[in-house]
Amino acid sequence: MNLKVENVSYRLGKKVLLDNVSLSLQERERVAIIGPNGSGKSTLLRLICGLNKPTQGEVLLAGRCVHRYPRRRLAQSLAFVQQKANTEDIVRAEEAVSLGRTPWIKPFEAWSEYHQGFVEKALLQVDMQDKRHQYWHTLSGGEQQRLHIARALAQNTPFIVMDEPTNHLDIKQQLGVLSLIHHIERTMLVAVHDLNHAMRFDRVIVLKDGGVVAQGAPETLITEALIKEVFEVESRVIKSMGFASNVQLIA
Ligand SMILES: Nc1ncnc2c1ncn2[C@@H]1O[C@H](COP(=O)(O)OP(=O)(O)OP(=O)(O)O)[C@@H](O)[C@H]1O
Repeated sequence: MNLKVENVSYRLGKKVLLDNVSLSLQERERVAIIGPNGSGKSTLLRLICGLNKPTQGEVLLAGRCVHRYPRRRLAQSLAFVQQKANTEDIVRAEEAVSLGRTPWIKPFEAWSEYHQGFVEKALLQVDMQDKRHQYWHTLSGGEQQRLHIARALAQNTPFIVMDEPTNHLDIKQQLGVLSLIHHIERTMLVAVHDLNHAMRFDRVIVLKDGGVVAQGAPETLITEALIKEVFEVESRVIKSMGFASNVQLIA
């Protein structure tokens, strides 16, 4: 499922949050969005997912404006793992993941093995089967984050958008989520903070002050000069044969 963002601006009062942003994603492409705090990453992802409407420009998913999709059809097309997602705390872990099936359940259709199959697979993918009966509010931040990802996987959409999915995760779980992203055959747009994580995507888009300032393959795009210009820090990018380059920040 391809995505086109065409000349999108988003203003709140006099404040310009996004300024004439254009980008596109090909089917099954995995793209990372990077940029300093407040550069507009979350704002852009919310517009792409149809949660806010651009002041100007259009977001086209498979050629159709996201705001013209019926809600159910949109939820069958894209899943969004939000940075600050809320989940009612009276549910158990497994039920939270089951909610991902909502757009696919027809009126009066009973829950079935078919839907349960997606939930089982998603719980397995984020390694949370053993906590399936635990109440949401008793889970750690990292466990909740993994379940948000599992819910998006259970939704089984061709396009997945994630806003800093490795937030709250320990190193092992961060690597697990990165590996998951690389093994899911979907179109993926993911906001990331860690430049070493960005190195593992097909393409990287750089946002600064609400505008796209650069984009390209991570190996050529993420240079010491770009990091200095965009993040205002000194760094060392170490290239190694056969592996993604490694970014070291210099204090
Ligand atoms: N509802 C709002 N009202 C006013 N300003 C807002 C609102 N939402 C976002 N902003 C501002 O818009 C800018 C972009 O915010 P956004 O959350 O998109 O940045 P971000 O790149 O995702 O940042 P971070 O890396 O910190 O998550 C910030 O300056 C923020 O303060």
